[in-house]
Amino acid sequence: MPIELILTIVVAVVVVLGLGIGVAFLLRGRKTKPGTYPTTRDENDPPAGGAGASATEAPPEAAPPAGTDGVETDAVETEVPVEEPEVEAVPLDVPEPALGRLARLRARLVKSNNALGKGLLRLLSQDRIDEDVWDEIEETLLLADLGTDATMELVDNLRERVTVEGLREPEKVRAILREELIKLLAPELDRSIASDRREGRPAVVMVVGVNGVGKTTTIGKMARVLVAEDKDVLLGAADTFRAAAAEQLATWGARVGVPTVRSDVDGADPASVAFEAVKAGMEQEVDVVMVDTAGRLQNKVGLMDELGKIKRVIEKQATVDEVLLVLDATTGQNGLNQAKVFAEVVDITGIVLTKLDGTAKGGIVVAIQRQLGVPVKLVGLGEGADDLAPFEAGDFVDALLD
Ligand SMILES: Nc1nc2c(ncn2[C@@H]2O[C@H](COP(=O)(O)OP(=O)(O)OP(=O)(O)O)[C@@H](O)[C@H]2O)c(=O)[nH]1
Repeated sequence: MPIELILTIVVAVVVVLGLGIGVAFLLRGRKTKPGTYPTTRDENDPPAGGAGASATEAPPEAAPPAGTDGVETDAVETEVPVEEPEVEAVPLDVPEPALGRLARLRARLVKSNNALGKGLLRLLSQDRIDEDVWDEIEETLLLADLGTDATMELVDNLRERVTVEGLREPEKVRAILREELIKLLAPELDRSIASDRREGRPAVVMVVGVNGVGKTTTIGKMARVLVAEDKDVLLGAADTFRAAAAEQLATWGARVGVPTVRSDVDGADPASVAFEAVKAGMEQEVDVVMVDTAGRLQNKVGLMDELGKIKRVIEKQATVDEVLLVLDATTGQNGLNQAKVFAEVVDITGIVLTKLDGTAKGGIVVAIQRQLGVPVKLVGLGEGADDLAPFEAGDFVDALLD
């Protein structure tokens, strides 16, 4: 064979091989996904990805409670990559520190709760406070969702003080009302949020609540507060019912340089995502891991099983230091009912009351604290990134009375 022919054949073989490898590489895509790990799905878990939106929206009916065992055995591959903030993206936000925020956001409360504070001041400042006036005071408090017990207590205390001290000067009226309202808000309660490493591991905060109350938004806002306090934060997107929720959470995190552990698989096992998030937080030695969860009250048993399981699974490696229940202040009695259901499932350590800017029923703070016996720790006062404030009884009452 002539040498030219041999050379031509060799060159042709090399070109064909090269092309083949190139095409195979392009078509291969992501075969082994980053962060892939095996996990077990309980019977009550939503179906794993590919089952379609409706299947992931509704949890199956009353399944037997999930056991702690068996969680990690069965092999369903769930992808949980840690989404690192984009390095070359827009510059990171510099969030506002949280201290004194409630006072700064006072205008929002004043606007919506004018009727409560101003109404009470007006009624108590009348020359003669007869039974009709007391009835009106009672009605004002009930309308503000203070709850029957707290309303009765406040009216009794005010009646007593009016009799003993007399209420003439407007300054005195205001001072007495302020004192009595603050008393109702139990100012002595510890409203701090676990956000410091302890025993060589991050603080773990689980955030629960029904859908739409503002859980994801609240975690996003909290991440900003913590970053402003120089904390290392990691988020876990265990709300796997709604694909957009993980995206939303990751976006909040990325704005302040906080990574999010999430699954690309719709309906992935939330407990597994939570587990992976806490694991990543431990490995990365962050200060606090915040875990977002889904809340579908339509199926109480499913919800209980899921939340209970998430907590148990996390606790295989670290204690859950804080369980924050997010409630929408505009839902009144409905919010109280939700609170009861959640409190049956997990030990709530604090309440975040969102959308207080949109309701005239600021009394709900009192009603909820009393019912659950846990403090309102944070309040949401708007949709803005820094519209979340640590709750402080004095500032809150001042806002109502201004
Ligand atoms: N006005 C006002 N809106 C708020 C506040 N907190 C949250 N929101 C809005 O409430 C809506 C729902 O918030 P999300 O954070 O998506 O609620 P979620 O509980 O995570 O909902 P799911 O992911 O469906 O479970 C969003 O439009 C938020 O901007 C608040 O304090 N004030």
